[in-house]
Amino acid sequence: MSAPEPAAPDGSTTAEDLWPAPVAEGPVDAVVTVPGSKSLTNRYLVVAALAARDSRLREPLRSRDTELMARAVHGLGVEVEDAGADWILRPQEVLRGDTDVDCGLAGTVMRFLPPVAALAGGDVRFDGDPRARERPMADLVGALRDLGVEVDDGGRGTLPFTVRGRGGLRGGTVVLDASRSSQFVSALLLVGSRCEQGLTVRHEGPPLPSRPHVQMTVEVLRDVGAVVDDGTEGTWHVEPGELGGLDVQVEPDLSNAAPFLAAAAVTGGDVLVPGWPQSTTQAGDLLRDVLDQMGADVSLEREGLRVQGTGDLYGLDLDLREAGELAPVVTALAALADSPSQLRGIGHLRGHETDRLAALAAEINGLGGDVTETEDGLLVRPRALHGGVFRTYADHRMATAAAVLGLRVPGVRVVDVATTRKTLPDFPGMWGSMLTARASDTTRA
Ligand SMILES: O=C(O)C1=C[C@@H](OP(=O)(O)O)[C@@H](O)[C@H](O)C1
Ligand SMILES: C=C(OP(=O)(O)O)C(=O)O
Repeated sequence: MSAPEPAAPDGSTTAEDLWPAPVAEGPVDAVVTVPGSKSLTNRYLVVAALAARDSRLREPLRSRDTELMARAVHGLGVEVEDAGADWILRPQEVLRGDTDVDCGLAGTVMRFLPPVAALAGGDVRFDGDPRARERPMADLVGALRDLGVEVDDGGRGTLPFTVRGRGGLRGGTVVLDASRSSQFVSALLLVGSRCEQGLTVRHEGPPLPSRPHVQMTVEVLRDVGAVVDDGTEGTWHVEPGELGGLDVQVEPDLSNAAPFLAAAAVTGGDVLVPGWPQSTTQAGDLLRDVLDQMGADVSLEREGLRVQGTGDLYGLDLDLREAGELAPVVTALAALADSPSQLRGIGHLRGHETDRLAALAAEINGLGGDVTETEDGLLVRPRALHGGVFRTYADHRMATAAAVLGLRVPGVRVVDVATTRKTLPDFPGMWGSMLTARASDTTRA
Protein backbone atom coordinates (compact mmCIF):
# COMPACT_ATOMS: atom_id res chain seq x y z
CA MET A 1 0.00 0.00 0.00
CA SER A 2 1.34 3.44 -0.79
CA ALA A 3 0.84 6.68 1.13
CA PRO A 4 -2.24 8.68 0.15
CA GLU A 5 -1.80 11.36 -2.51
CA PRO A 6 -1.41 14.52 -0.44
CA ALA A 7 -3.10 17.79 -1.23
CA ALA A 8 -0.95 20.91 -0.96
CA PRO A 9 -2.22 23.49 1.54
CA ASP A 10 -4.09 25.11 -1.35
CA GLY A 11 -5.37 21.74 -2.55
CA SER A 12 -3.44 21.98 -5.81
CA THR A 13 -1.08 18.95 -5.82
CA THR A 14 -1.35 16.95 -9.00
CA ALA A 15 0.58 14.00 -10.40
CA GLU A 16 2.67 16.45 -12.46
CA ASP A 17 3.98 18.03 -9.26
CA LEU A 18 5.48 14.72 -8.20
CA TRP A 19 9.12 14.02 -9.01
CA PRO A 20 9.75 10.33 -9.67
CA ALA A 21 12.92 9.65 -7.67
CA PRO A 22 15.15 7.60 -9.99
CA VAL A 23 16.21 4.09 -9.02
CA ALA A 24 19.95 3.43 -9.41
CA GLU A 25 20.44 0.87 -12.19
CA GLY A 26 23.83 -0.01 -10.73
CA PRO A 27 26.63 1.47 -8.63
CA VAL A 28 26.90 5.23 -9.16
CA ASP A 29 30.32 6.41 -10.30
CA ALA A 30 30.59 10.18 -10.48
CA VAL A 31 32.45 13.35 -9.67
CA VAL A 32 29.92 15.78 -8.18
CA THR A 33 30.81 19.45 -7.85
CA VAL A 34 28.72 20.93 -5.06
CA PRO A 35 27.95 24.68 -5.01
CA GLY A 36 29.09 27.00 -2.21
CA SER A 37 28.14 26.76 1.43
CA LYS A 38 24.90 28.42 2.46
CA SER A 39 26.14 29.09 5.96
CA LEU A 40 29.42 30.63 4.83
CA THR A 41 27.83 32.68 2.03
CA ASN A 42 25.24 34.20 4.34
CA ARG A 43 27.80 35.00 7.05
CA TYR A 44 30.09 36.59 4.48
CA LEU A 45 27.20 38.70 3.18
CA VAL A 46 26.47 39.96 6.69
CA VAL A 47 30.05 40.79 7.68
CA ALA A 48 30.62 42.41 4.27
CA ALA A 49 27.57 44.61 4.93
CA LEU A 50 29.01 45.63 8.31
CA ALA A 51 32.59 46.14 7.12
CA ALA A 52 34.40 49.41 6.51
CA ARG A 53 35.71 48.27 3.12
CA ASP A 54 34.46 46.50 -0.02
CA SER A 55 34.38 42.70 -0.25
CA ARG A 56 34.50 40.08 -2.98
CA LEU A 57 32.84 36.70 -2.43
CA ARG A 58 34.17 34.20 -4.94
CA GLU A 59 31.63 31.62 -6.14
CA PRO A 60 29.08 32.18 -3.39
CA LEU A 61 26.04 29.92 -3.27
CA ARG A 62 23.26 31.34 -5.41
CA SER A 63 20.07 29.79 -4.16
CA ARG A 64 16.92 31.01 -2.48
CA ASP A 65 18.43 31.51 1.01
CA THR A 66 21.47 33.42 -0.22
CA GLU A 67 19.55 35.48 -2.80
CA LEU A 68 17.19 36.52 0.00
CA MET A 69 20.16 37.56 2.15
CA ALA A 70 21.75 39.48 -0.72
CA ARG A 71 18.46 41.24 -1.44
CA ALA A 72 18.01 42.09 2.23
CA VAL A 73 21.47 43.65 2.68
CA HIS A 74 20.86 45.58 -0.53
CA GLY A 75 17.64 46.87 1.03
CA LEU A 76 19.73 48.07 3.97
CA GLY A 77 21.76 50.19 1.56
CA VAL A 78 24.65 47.90 0.62
CA GLU A 79 25.57 47.78 -3.04
CA VAL A 80 25.70 44.16 -4.25
CA GLU A 81 27.25 43.74 -7.68
CA ASP A 82 27.08 40.58 -9.76
CA ALA A 83 30.59 40.03 -11.09
CA GLY A 84 30.42 36.81 -13.07
CA ALA A 85 30.46 33.99 -10.54
CA ASP A 86 31.32 36.43 -7.74
CA TRP A 87 29.54 39.01 -5.65
CA ILE A 88 31.15 42.34 -4.85
CA LEU A 89 29.73 44.19 -1.87
CA ARG A 90 30.13 47.91 -1.23
CA PRO A 91 28.87 48.81 2.22
CA GLN A 92 27.75 52.33 3.15
CA GLU A 93 28.81 54.12 6.32
CA VAL A 94 25.23 54.09 7.60
CA LEU A 95 22.77 51.26 7.08
CA ARG A 96 19.44 52.41 5.66
CA GLY A 97 16.16 51.84 7.49
CA ASP A 98 12.60 51.95 6.20
CA THR A 99 12.92 48.67 4.34
CA ASP A 100 11.28 45.24 4.25
CA VAL A 101 13.16 41.98 4.66
CA ASP A 102 11.67 38.85 3.12
CA CYS A 103 13.18 35.98 5.10
CA GLY A 104 11.54 33.25 3.00
CA LEU A 105 12.18 30.20 5.17
CA ALA A 106 15.83 31.01 5.80
CA GLY A 107 16.87 30.70 9.44
CA THR A 108 20.05 32.63 8.66
CA VAL A 109 18.10 35.61 7.30
CA MET A 110 15.45 35.73 10.02
CA ARG A 111 18.06 35.37 12.82
CA PHE A 112 21.18 37.17 11.51
CA LEU A 113 19.51 40.35 10.27
CA PRO A 114 17.42 41.64 13.21
CA PRO A 115 20.56 42.64 15.19
CA VAL A 116 21.92 44.27 12.00
CA ALA A 117 18.60 46.12 11.63
CA ALA A 118 19.14 47.64 15.06
CA LEU A 119 22.12 49.47 13.52
CA ALA A 120 19.99 50.89 10.70
CA GLY A 121 18.62 54.39 10.68
CA GLY A 122 14.94 53.48 10.79
CA ASP A 123 12.35 50.72 10.87
CA VAL A 124 13.12 47.36 9.29
CA ARG A 125 10.11 45.12 8.75
CA PHE A 126 10.65 41.32 8.72
CA ASP A 127 8.35 38.59 7.45
CA GLY A 128 8.64 35.30 5.58
CA ASP A 129 6.90 32.12 4.42
CA PRO A 130 3.97 30.80 6.48
CA ARG A 131 6.23 28.26 8.22
CA ALA A 132 8.80 30.99 8.95
CA ARG A 133 6.21 32.53 11.27
CA GLU A 134 6.36 29.37 13.38
CA ARG A 135 10.14 29.03 13.66
CA PRO A 136 11.70 29.91 17.04
CA MET A 137 12.62 33.59 17.40
CA ALA A 138 11.49 34.64 20.89
CA ASP A 139 14.81 34.11 22.69
CA LEU A 140 16.63 36.29 20.16
CA VAL A 141 13.94 38.97 20.25
CA GLY A 142 14.20 38.92 24.05
CA ALA A 143 17.98 39.30 23.89
CA LEU A 144 17.67 42.25 21.53
CA ARG A 145 15.24 43.94 23.91
CA ASP A 146 17.66 43.32 26.79
CA LEU A 147 20.21 45.21 24.68
CA GLY A 148 17.81 48.14 24.39
CA VAL A 149 16.47 47.41 20.91
CA GLU A 150 12.80 48.13 20.24
CA VAL A 151 11.15 45.19 18.47
CA ASP A 152 7.47 45.35 17.67
CA ASP A 153 6.24 41.76 17.33
CA GLY A 154 2.70 42.23 18.56
CA GLY A 155 3.61 40.09 21.58
CA ARG A 156 3.93 36.95 19.43
CA GLY A 157 7.68 36.31 19.74
CA THR A 158 7.76 35.24 16.08
CA LEU A 159 7.76 36.76 12.62
CA PRO A 160 6.37 39.13 11.43
CA PHE A 161 8.02 41.93 13.43
CA THR A 162 9.57 45.35 13.02
CA VAL A 163 12.97 46.29 14.41
CA ARG A 164 13.12 50.02 15.12
CA GLY A 165 16.69 50.81 14.14
CA ARG A 166 18.32 53.73 15.99
CA GLY A 167 21.58 53.81 14.08
CA GLY A 168 23.65 52.05 16.73
CA LEU A 169 23.92 49.57 19.58
CA ARG A 170 25.46 50.14 22.98
CA GLY A 171 26.25 46.46 23.59
CA GLY A 172 27.42 45.06 26.93
CA THR A 173 26.45 41.61 28.17
CA VAL A 174 23.44 39.58 27.15
CA VAL A 175 22.33 36.19 28.46
CA LEU A 176 20.00 33.98 26.46
CA ASP A 177 18.82 30.41 26.00
CA ALA A 178 19.99 29.35 22.53
CA SER A 179 19.08 25.68 22.89
CA ARG A 180 16.44 25.99 20.16
CA SER A 181 18.89 27.42 17.62
CA SER A 182 22.59 28.18 17.57
CA GLN A 183 21.74 30.93 15.10
CA PHE A 184 20.65 33.16 18.02
CA VAL A 185 24.25 33.23 19.28
CA SER A 186 25.73 33.67 15.80
CA ALA A 187 23.33 36.55 15.10
CA LEU A 188 24.42 38.51 18.14
CA LEU A 189 28.13 37.84 17.65
CA LEU A 190 27.96 39.09 14.06
CA VAL A 191 27.14 42.64 15.26
CA GLY A 192 29.39 42.48 18.34
CA SER A 193 32.24 44.55 16.94
CA ARG A 194 29.79 47.28 15.86
CA CYS A 195 28.52 47.70 19.45
CA GLU A 196 30.01 50.72 21.27
CA GLN A 197 31.05 48.58 24.24
CA GLY A 198 31.55 45.35 22.30
CA LEU A 199 29.34 42.42 23.20
CA THR A 200 29.45 39.47 25.56
CA VAL A 201 26.96 36.70 24.80
CA ARG A 202 26.27 33.95 27.31
CA HIS A 203 24.16 30.86 26.63
CA GLU A 204 22.24 29.50 29.62
CA GLY A 205 19.90 26.55 29.25
CA PRO A 206 19.80 23.06 27.76
CA PRO A 207 22.75 22.16 25.49
CA LEU A 208 23.46 24.42 22.55
CA PRO A 209 22.95 22.66 19.18
CA SER A 210 25.12 23.06 16.08
CA ARG A 211 28.28 24.27 17.85
CA PRO A 212 30.38 24.07 14.67
CA HIS A 213 28.12 26.76 13.24
CA VAL A 214 28.96 29.09 16.13
CA GLN A 215 32.63 28.30 15.61
CA MET A 216 32.13 29.18 11.94
CA THR A 217 30.77 32.59 13.01
CA VAL A 218 33.78 33.16 15.25
CA GLU A 219 36.21 32.21 12.45
CA VAL A 220 34.46 34.41 9.87
CA LEU A 221 34.58 37.35 12.28
CA ARG A 222 38.29 36.76 12.85
CA ASP A 223 38.78 36.66 9.06
CA VAL A 224 37.64 40.30 8.93
CA GLY A 225 39.75 41.35 11.87
CA ALA A 226 37.32 41.07 14.78
CA VAL A 227 38.78 40.20 18.16
CA VAL A 228 36.72 37.34 19.61
CA ASP A 229 37.28 35.55 22.89
CA ASP A 230 35.66 32.11 22.93
CA GLY A 231 37.83 30.68 25.69
CA THR A 232 34.99 30.10 28.15
CA GLU A 233 32.47 27.36 27.37
CA GLY A 234 29.08 28.91 26.57
CA THR A 235 30.37 32.52 26.58
CA TRP A 236 31.68 34.62 23.72
CA HIS A 237 33.07 38.15 23.76
CA VAL A 238 33.58 40.40 20.73
CA GLU A 239 35.68 43.56 21.12
CA PRO A 240 34.42 46.78 19.54
CA GLY A 241 36.26 47.68 16.36
CA GLU A 242 36.20 48.15 12.62
CA LEU A 243 35.72 45.16 10.31
CA GLY A 244 37.89 44.82 7.23
CA GLY A 245 36.74 43.66 3.80
CA LEU A 246 36.81 40.07 2.53
CA ASP A 247 38.24 38.47 -0.56
CA VAL A 248 37.28 34.89 -0.14
CA GLN A 249 36.61 31.69 -2.09
CA VAL A 250 33.46 30.08 -0.68
CA GLU A 251 33.92 26.41 0.30
CA PRO A 252 31.51 23.87 -1.20
CA ASP A 253 28.47 23.16 0.97
CA LEU A 254 29.40 19.94 2.73
CA SER A 255 25.89 19.31 4.10
CA ASN A 256 24.56 19.55 0.56
CA ALA A 257 27.10 16.91 -0.45
CA ALA A 258 25.35 14.44 1.85
CA PRO A 259 22.80 12.92 -0.56
CA PHE A 260 25.44 12.46 -3.29
CA LEU A 261 27.92 10.78 -0.97
CA ALA A 262 25.09 8.71 0.49
CA ALA A 263 24.34 7.52 -3.05
CA ALA A 264 27.79 5.93 -3.20
CA ALA A 265 27.17 4.16 0.11
CA VAL A 266 23.70 2.96 -0.90
CA THR A 267 24.59 1.66 -4.37
CA GLY A 268 28.09 0.30 -3.68
CA GLY A 269 29.38 3.07 -5.95
CA ASP A 270 32.11 5.71 -5.96
CA VAL A 271 31.46 9.45 -5.59
CA LEU A 272 34.12 12.16 -5.43
CA VAL A 273 33.24 15.68 -4.24
CA PRO A 274 36.05 18.01 -5.39
CA GLY A 275 37.29 20.88 -3.26
CA TRP A 276 36.48 19.26 0.09
CA PRO A 277 38.44 21.42 2.55
CA GLN A 278 41.25 19.80 4.53
CA SER A 279 40.03 21.75 7.53
CA THR A 280 36.72 23.54 7.98
CA THR A 281 34.15 24.72 10.49
CA GLN A 282 31.29 23.27 8.39
CA ALA A 283 29.21 20.77 10.34
CA GLY A 284 28.85 18.70 7.17
CA ASP A 285 32.45 17.55 7.58
CA LEU A 286 31.06 15.10 10.17
CA LEU A 287 29.75 13.11 7.21
CA ARG A 288 33.17 11.54 6.87
CA ASP A 289 32.85 9.91 10.24
CA VAL A 290 29.16 9.02 9.84
CA LEU A 291 29.62 7.30 6.47
CA ASP A 292 32.68 5.48 7.74
CA GLN A 293 30.70 4.22 10.77
CA MET A 294 27.95 3.06 8.42
CA GLY A 295 30.41 0.89 6.49
CA ALA A 296 31.52 3.01 3.51
CA ASP A 297 35.16 3.61 2.60
CA VAL A 298 35.87 7.31 3.05
CA SER A 299 39.07 9.02 1.98
CA LEU A 300 40.00 12.69 1.99
CA GLU A 301 42.24 12.95 -1.08
CA ARG A 302 44.01 15.91 -2.68
CA GLU A 303 41.21 16.13 -5.26
CA GLY A 304 38.42 16.01 -2.72
CA LEU A 305 36.39 13.60 -0.63
CA ARG A 306 35.86 10.13 -2.07
CA VAL A 307 33.20 7.77 -0.72
CA GLN A 308 33.00 4.19 -1.91
CA GLY A 309 30.17 1.88 -1.00
CA THR A 310 31.21 -1.56 0.18
CA GLY A 311 27.90 -3.39 -0.01
CA ASP A 312 27.57 -3.11 3.78
CA LEU A 313 25.36 -0.46 5.35
CA TYR A 314 25.32 -0.66 9.15
CA GLY A 315 22.88 0.98 11.51
CA LEU A 316 24.42 3.21 14.17
CA ASP A 317 23.85 5.00 17.46
CA LEU A 318 24.64 8.61 16.76
CA ASP A 319 24.44 11.96 18.53
CA LEU A 320 23.80 14.48 15.75
CA ARG A 321 23.38 17.60 17.93
CA GLU A 322 26.42 19.17 16.27
CA ALA A 323 25.18 18.58 12.73
CA GLY A 324 21.38 18.38 12.68
CA GLU A 325 21.43 19.35 8.99
CA LEU A 326 22.63 15.84 8.23
CA ALA A 327 19.76 14.11 10.00
CA PRO A 328 17.34 13.69 7.06
CA VAL A 329 19.87 11.96 4.78
CA VAL A 330 21.30 9.92 7.66
CA THR A 331 17.76 8.80 8.53
CA ALA A 332 17.22 7.70 4.93
CA LEU A 333 20.47 5.73 5.06
CA ALA A 334 19.46 4.23 8.39
CA ALA A 335 16.13 3.11 6.90
CA LEU A 336 18.07 1.20 4.20
CA ALA A 337 20.67 -0.25 6.59
CA ASP A 338 21.11 -3.83 7.79
CA SER A 339 20.47 -3.06 11.47
CA PRO A 340 18.56 -0.51 13.59
CA SER A 341 19.76 3.01 14.32
CA GLN A 342 19.20 5.50 17.09
CA LEU A 343 19.70 9.21 16.31
CA ARG A 344 19.99 11.47 19.35
CA GLY A 345 20.46 15.11 20.30
CA ILE A 346 18.21 16.52 17.58
CA GLY A 347 15.05 17.61 19.38
CA HIS A 348 15.66 21.12 18.02
CA LEU A 349 14.90 19.83 14.50
CA ARG A 350 11.23 20.23 15.44
CA GLY A 351 11.80 23.96 14.81
CA HIS A 352 13.53 23.62 11.44
CA GLU A 353 11.98 24.09 7.97
CA THR A 354 9.35 21.66 9.19
CA ASP A 355 9.16 19.45 12.28
CA ARG A 356 11.77 17.16 10.77
CA LEU A 357 11.35 14.37 13.31
CA ALA A 358 7.60 14.09 12.70
CA ALA A 359 8.01 14.51 8.94
CA LEU A 360 10.71 11.86 8.57
CA ALA A 361 8.75 9.36 10.67
CA ALA A 362 5.49 10.00 8.78
CA GLU A 363 6.97 9.84 5.29
CA ILE A 364 9.30 6.87 5.74
CA ASN A 365 6.53 4.98 7.52
CA GLY A 366 4.27 5.87 4.58
CA LEU A 367 6.66 3.83 2.44
CA GLY A 368 6.35 0.87 4.83
CA GLY A 369 9.19 1.86 7.18
CA ASP A 370 9.41 1.76 10.94
CA VAL A 371 10.63 5.07 12.34
CA THR A 372 9.58 6.32 15.75
CA GLU A 373 10.17 9.66 17.39
CA THR A 374 11.90 9.80 20.74
CA GLU A 375 12.16 12.85 22.97
CA ASP A 376 15.33 14.02 21.26
CA GLY A 377 15.58 12.03 18.07
CA LEU A 378 14.54 9.03 16.02
CA LEU A 379 14.64 5.26 16.28
CA VAL A 380 14.92 3.65 12.85
CA ARG A 381 14.26 -0.06 12.33
CA PRO A 382 14.95 -1.00 8.71
CA ARG A 383 12.13 -2.78 6.87
CA ALA A 384 11.42 -3.55 3.23
CA LEU A 385 10.10 -0.31 1.72
CA HIS A 386 7.69 0.21 -1.16
CA GLY A 387 6.94 3.11 -3.47
CA GLY A 388 4.54 5.92 -2.74
CA VAL A 389 4.18 9.65 -2.38
CA PHE A 390 6.76 11.35 -0.16
CA ARG A 391 5.72 14.74 1.20
CA THR A 392 8.44 17.33 1.76
CA TYR A 393 6.70 20.10 3.75
CA ALA A 394 8.73 22.89 2.07
CA ASP A 395 11.88 21.26 3.46
CA HIS A 396 14.79 20.89 1.02
CA ARG A 397 16.39 18.18 3.12
CA MET A 398 13.20 16.07 3.14
CA ALA A 399 13.42 16.05 -0.67
CA THR A 400 17.08 15.02 -0.78
CA ALA A 401 16.42 12.28 1.80
CA ALA A 402 13.61 10.97 -0.41
CA ALA A 403 15.99 10.88 -3.39
CA VAL A 404 18.37 8.65 -1.42
CA LEU A 405 15.54 6.25 -0.57
CA GLY A 406 14.43 6.25 -4.20
CA LEU A 407 17.80 4.89 -5.33
CA ARG A 408 16.79 1.53 -3.89
CA VAL A 409 13.00 1.76 -3.63
CA PRO A 410 11.08 1.86 -6.93
CA GLY A 411 8.10 4.20 -7.20
CA VAL A 412 9.04 6.94 -4.70
CA ARG A 413 7.32 10.12 -5.91
CA VAL A 414 8.43 13.35 -4.26
CA VAL A 415 6.13 16.31 -3.65
CA ASP A 416 7.60 19.72 -4.58
CA VAL A 417 11.18 18.72 -5.34
CA ALA A 418 11.69 22.40 -6.26
CA THR A 419 11.87 23.11 -2.54
CA THR A 420 15.53 22.03 -2.86
CA ARG A 421 16.17 25.48 -4.38
CA LYS A 422 16.40 26.75 -0.82
CA THR A 423 20.07 25.74 -0.87
CA LEU A 424 20.73 24.07 -4.25
CA PRO A 425 19.87 25.76 -7.55
CA ASP A 426 19.29 22.50 -9.47
CA PHE A 427 19.13 19.40 -7.33
CA PRO A 428 17.13 17.24 -9.80
CA GLY A 429 19.62 18.10 -12.58
CA MET A 430 22.61 17.26 -10.41
CA TRP A 431 21.00 14.01 -9.27
CA GLY A 432 20.22 12.96 -12.84
CA SER A 433 23.77 13.80 -13.97
CA MET A 434 25.25 11.79 -11.12
CA LEU A 435 23.18 8.76 -12.10
CA THR A 436 24.20 8.88 -15.75
CA ALA A 437 27.85 9.87 -15.22
CA ARG A 438 30.80 7.68 -16.14
CA ALA A 439 33.87 7.55 -13.89
CA SER A 440 35.79 9.86 -16.21
CA ASP A 441 33.00 12.46 -16.49
CA THR A 442 32.70 15.52 -14.32
CA THR A 443 29.24 16.31 -13.03
CA ARG A 444 28.79 20.00 -12.46
CA ALA A 445 25.96 21.78 -10.74
O1 LIG B 1 24.18 29.15 11.41
C1 LIG B 1 23.91 28.44 10.44
O2 LIG B 1 24.31 28.69 9.28
C2 LIG B 1 23.10 27.23 10.66
C3 LIG B 1 22.97 26.74 11.94
C4 LIG B 1 22.16 25.55 12.25
O3 LIG B 1 20.94 26.01 12.80
P1 LIG B 1 20.30 25.46 14.19
O4 LIG B 1 21.29 25.68 15.26
O5 LIG B 1 19.06 26.25 14.31
O6 LIG B 1 20.05 23.99 13.95
C5 LIG B 1 21.89 24.72 11.00
O7 LIG B 1 20.96 23.71 11.27
C6 LIG B 1 21.40 25.60 9.87
O8 LIG B 1 21.13 24.85 8.73
C7 LIG B 1 22.47 26.60 9.50
C1 LIG C 1 17.98 24.10 9.29
C2 LIG C 1 18.35 24.51 8.07
O1 LIG C 1 18.25 25.78 7.57
P1 LIG C 1 18.04 27.22 8.22
O2 LIG C 1 19.28 27.99 7.88
O3 LIG C 1 16.84 27.77 7.53
O4 LIG C 1 17.84 27.06 9.70
C3 LIG C 1 18.92 23.55 7.09
O5 LIG C 1 19.37 24.02 6.02
O6 LIG C 1 18.96 22.34 7.34
